[in-house]
Amino acid sequence: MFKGGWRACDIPDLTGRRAIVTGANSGIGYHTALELARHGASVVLACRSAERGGAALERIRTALPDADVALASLDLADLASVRAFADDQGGQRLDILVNNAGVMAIPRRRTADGFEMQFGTNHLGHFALTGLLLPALRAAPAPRVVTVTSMLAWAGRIDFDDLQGERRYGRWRAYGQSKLANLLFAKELDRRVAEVTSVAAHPGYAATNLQLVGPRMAGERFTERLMKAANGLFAQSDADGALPSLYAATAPDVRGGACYGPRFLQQRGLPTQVRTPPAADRQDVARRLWEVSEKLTGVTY
Ligand SMILES: NC(=O)c1ccc[n+]([C@@H]2O[C@H](COP(=O)([O-])OP(=O)(O)OC[C@H]3O[C@@H](n4cnc5c(N)ncnc54)[C@H](O)[C@@H]3O)[C@@H](O)[C@H]2O)c1
Repeated sequence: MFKGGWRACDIPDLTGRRAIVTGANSGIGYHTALELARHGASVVLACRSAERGGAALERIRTALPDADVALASLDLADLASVRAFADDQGGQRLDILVNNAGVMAIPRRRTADGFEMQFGTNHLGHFALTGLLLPALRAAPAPRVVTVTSMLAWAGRIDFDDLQGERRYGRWRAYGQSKLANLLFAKELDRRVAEVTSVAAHPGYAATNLQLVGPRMAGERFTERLMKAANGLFAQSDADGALPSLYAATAPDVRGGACYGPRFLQQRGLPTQVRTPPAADRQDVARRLWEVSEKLTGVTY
């Protein structure tokens, strides 16, 4: 449950605003894009798969015939694709960027550029994308960047000696590192780029494909079934999981550098803002991660 009564119907009018949502073909990203469009924003669904992205586009167009939505190709696990997307989309003003796409606890894989897949997709891809879209964000009157993190950031550690899991790879370890990197990035972006309000969002536990992809890739049919059952029993819907991202992207009272999320993590007196792990406030680590990310991606800002 997110902030007692706050619901998608509380999103303010977004007419005239332009938004990009990564990984918008499913789960939390789909509902984030749907609700932004429902409230008048012009929304770009930034998706890896043309087929799944096209299906999501059609679903939104069917639900909202007057919506201003478009599909664009983006593979965060390929910096050439990130650059091509930014070249294509960066020419227009951008009010809201939601860095939502992600993979969780998958077997060891590499991105097109040779990075560990979870760190490469969840953090480095979004780091490069945000930097390349910065001129478009700066052209907006009150630009906002939302980066989606997770409870698993609490278990995360940035291992600068083995960022790519070459010496030791653990599926959950790599996910935790990537989600802590998302938080460190969201806070550091807010400190570095004064014109942009950068915040993090934490969905809580929502039933999506996220929990099924890792076991499926590993051929673990039993774990996949178990995850599906747990999703059915314990998780909130993907639409509810999108509420923190939507709040972070649209509420007028968000605070740069803060994280918005489910009630069980909310701070007293700060109804929508949630605690973040102490590791996320290590500015020395955030600075070093930024420098390493610039070096690895070749995107400096
Ligand atoms: N579902 C949860 O309980 C939960 C909890 C905490 C955090 N999150 C975070 O929420 C975000 C959304 O996940 P979800 O739960 O909706 O899962 P999901 O699997 O439905 O959505 C993930 C999206 O990311 C996209 N994606 C994956 N790799 C990509 C790539 N290389 N390039 C472009 N897009 C790519 C997928 O195609 C998909 O659309 C993720 O960042 C995830 O870490 C989810």
